[in-house]
Amino acid sequence: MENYEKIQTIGKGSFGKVTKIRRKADGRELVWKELNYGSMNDKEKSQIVAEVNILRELRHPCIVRYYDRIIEKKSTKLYIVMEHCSGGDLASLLRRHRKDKTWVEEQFIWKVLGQVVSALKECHRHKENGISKPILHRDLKPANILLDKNMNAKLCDFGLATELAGSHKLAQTIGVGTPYYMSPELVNNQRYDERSDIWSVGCIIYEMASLSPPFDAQNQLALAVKINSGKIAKLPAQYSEELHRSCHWMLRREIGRRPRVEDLERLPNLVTPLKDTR
Ligand SMILES: CNC(=O)c1c(C)[nH]c(/C=C2\C(=O)Nc3ccc(Cl)cc32)c1C
Repeated sequence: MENYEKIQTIGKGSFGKVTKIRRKADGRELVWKELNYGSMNDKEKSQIVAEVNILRELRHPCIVRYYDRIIEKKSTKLYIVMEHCSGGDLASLLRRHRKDKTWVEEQFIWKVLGQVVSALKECHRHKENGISKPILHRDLKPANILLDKNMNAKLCDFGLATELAGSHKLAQTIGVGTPYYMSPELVNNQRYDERSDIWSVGCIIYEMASLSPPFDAQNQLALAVKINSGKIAKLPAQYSEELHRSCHWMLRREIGRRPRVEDLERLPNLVTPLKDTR
């Protein structure tokens, strides 16, 4: 703790309490996510260990960088030190657009899609010592996409991420809050794979264009019915046919008809991600 000084709390949410800090050695602004493991059961503790191990393995310009972890036994707190993203999260940006009644520029939507796809390729095609070790995020949503000072997108909060041993896994109920971005196979407790993350990206792109998620309901049961219905309203008319087709491709109900990261990388409008300058 003595290597850092607290600046201010900047976020509280599914990812826990996030505080902006300064590293004393070089004055660099970072953040730490604070978690109290004192009241956690063994499953929750092992999930946090998995999250930190996944974050330490993933090194990519479109994934928030992990720097350090501090365990404070006396307060049973874990602090995960990571990159500061001064642009905040995509959920806040979409809230501002809804409030101001302004559309998100199509060019920005393609930029975010390109960077999220690039980050997901790092996860889905992750290798350790040359051996394929796919990592699924499983909780992709606007609040888990951060923006740096140049409005570049960075995936964060791998709190529900899992290493997909073998090719499929049976779903289990995960996460808290309304699962707007959950794929049909996860909703129906069926076999899922990395294309469940692709479904969530489709929901995020849809919401960037429509300023509301593709499936909305007052409760989880009604939401599950809508997610299973496969009915998706068109994007607002000002967006291109290409964006519309790409979004609907990611939102195909049948997991086998959805694109994988390599298919999306070939979309003509995807820009190449930023170089890692950190
Ligand atoms: C109102 N809060 C913000 O604008 C905000 C800013 C400027 N940064 C953040 C959050 C993070 C941030 O800046 N870096 C992070 C690394 C991991 C996680 Cl889980 C979250 C963050 C937030 C929520």
